[in-house]
Amino acid sequence: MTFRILISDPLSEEGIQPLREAENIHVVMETGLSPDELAERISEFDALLVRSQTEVTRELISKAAKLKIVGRAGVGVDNIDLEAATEHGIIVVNAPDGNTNSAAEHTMAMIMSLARNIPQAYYALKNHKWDRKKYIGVELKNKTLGIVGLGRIGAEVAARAKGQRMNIKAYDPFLTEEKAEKMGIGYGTLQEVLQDADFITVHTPLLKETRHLIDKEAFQSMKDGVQIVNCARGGIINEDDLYDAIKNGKVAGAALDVFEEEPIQDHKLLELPEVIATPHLGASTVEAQENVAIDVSHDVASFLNGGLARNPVNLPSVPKEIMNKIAPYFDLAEKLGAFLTDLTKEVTEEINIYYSGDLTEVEVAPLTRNTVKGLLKRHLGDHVNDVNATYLADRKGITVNEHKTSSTKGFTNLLTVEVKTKSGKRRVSGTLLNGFGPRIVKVDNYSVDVTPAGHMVFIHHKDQPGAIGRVGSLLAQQDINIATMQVGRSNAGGDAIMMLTIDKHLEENGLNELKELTDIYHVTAIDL
Ligand SMILES: NC(=O)c1ccc[n+]([C@@H]2O[C@H](COP(=O)([O-])OP(=O)(O)OC[C@H]3O[C@@H](n4cnc5c(N)ncnc54)[C@H](O)[C@@H]3O)[C@@H](O)[C@H]2O)c1
Ligand SMILES: O=C(O)[C@H](O)COP(=O)(O)O
Repeated sequence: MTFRILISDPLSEEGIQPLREAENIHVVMETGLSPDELAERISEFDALLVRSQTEVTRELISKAAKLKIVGRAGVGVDNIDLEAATEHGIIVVNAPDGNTNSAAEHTMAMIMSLARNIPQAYYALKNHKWDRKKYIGVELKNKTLGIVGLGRIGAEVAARAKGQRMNIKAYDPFLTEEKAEKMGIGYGTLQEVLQDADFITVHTPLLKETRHLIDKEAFQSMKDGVQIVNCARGGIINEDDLYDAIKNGKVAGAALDVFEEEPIQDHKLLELPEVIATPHLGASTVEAQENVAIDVSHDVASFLNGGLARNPVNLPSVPKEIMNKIAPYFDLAEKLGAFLTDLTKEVTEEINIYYSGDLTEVEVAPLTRNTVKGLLKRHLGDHVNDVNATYLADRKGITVNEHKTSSTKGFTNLLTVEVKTKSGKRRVSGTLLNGFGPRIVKVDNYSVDVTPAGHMVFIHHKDQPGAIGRVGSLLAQQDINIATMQVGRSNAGGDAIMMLTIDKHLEENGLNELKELTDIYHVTAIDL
């Protein structure tokens, strides 16, 4: 059998040599196809190799009758509909490490170009203007570089900026003060990083949570004259707000490699002399292109020939016999993980997962991976799956321990997830009720009985008359309907909890108003 591979974005010829030489693989390189042309051709192919230009949409996937694998020669998979790929049983692989160095070097080039007005001065000189006064720059030495997102690229930028004698202050949901200290950099909340930095560079993926992370409000909290760099993804910075912040003098300069819509030709930001830009060149070096093409070619060839992929983004690879036994618990495991992430809102240091009852008799590693996936997904995005979840946790320095215990607390099966953070341990337990589906049955030391789905509010309060009523009234004022409510307490007049399921998401201002109510200690909105 011969597998047909379509390469629809320009990839390094050297990097794809292994594919060209493979006996049972036929490579077709056709770059620049329109979405319609691609949709017309896609049903011929077993594999599709792309960079960031090709949009692998749900519609395209629905036409890809033979497609088994999509290879992304790079990091960001925001141009691929992962959900649709998974639904269609198509594995998506990427090449997460191959362009890290290039992207970090490009970021440094942008920071230095910004500081010294190099593109503007070059442009003026090309237009016969010898203007030394206008292009006076600033030094990087002793300036603070704020890094938002300290993953592979963020960390490499930090290492390089230290070489420029810059002070680094970083924020990442997985960064602790201890880790930052070990790396020789400063640690801060997002707010602190934004407030203290002279230069700010973003290195997060583009997720629901990071879209417009840097917006009008964020700009307001920055130093006057701050300079901003985005070599990660268009959309992390709100472009309209950036435009206004430059116009009103808050932001002195911006260096952009990426845009909300790409490609661009005319863009209002490009009309501003304070903005320098490149057309998504972060990964465009000979070395990076060869690296990512080699990595993705390896995975595609291996997978098509029945082997393993090293960098799966969405693969649910569980043997069928095990799958049949544990599949019913997958959703519960992931939801318990997600529930705890919302509940703790702190850097996770350790995860303990306790299996009891029926669960002690089955292979639970896939459940552990699903739980960890639920815990990490909120911050790392949809590329976390049950295959790479524990690997990613390990890379973030999070210890994951599995325990099988005989303590069932009266349930035929019980899954308890415990998260250790700097302020202590939080835990949540769930069970699968025969015929009724998953239930959360315990949060910390309080017994509850809630279906883990939809919008929830977890309230820790003082057990006093009126506390429950006040919460109910306030939600009613906000037109939020309470679907279910569970209450629990340690002792009369002591600590108590309310666990509500509500019909819509509780917005930030509603959350803040609840926190202000008498006898309320903590309020957390949870969306599963
Ligand atoms: N311009 C280019 O050509 C180019 C090249 C390579 C990568 N990229 C992009 O750069 C970005 C980073 O890539 P990477 O390889 O370092 O990814 P990574 O997964 O190693 O790092 C991303 C980091 O962002 C952190 N993060 C997630 N949500 C956050 C939030 N709300 N606030 C702060 N931090 C948050 C994560 O914890 C993680 O540590 C991606 O968007 C990628 O697509 C762009
Ligand atoms: O996410 C990435 O890897 C970069 O944005 C690179 O994209 P490119 O492959 O289109 O250069």
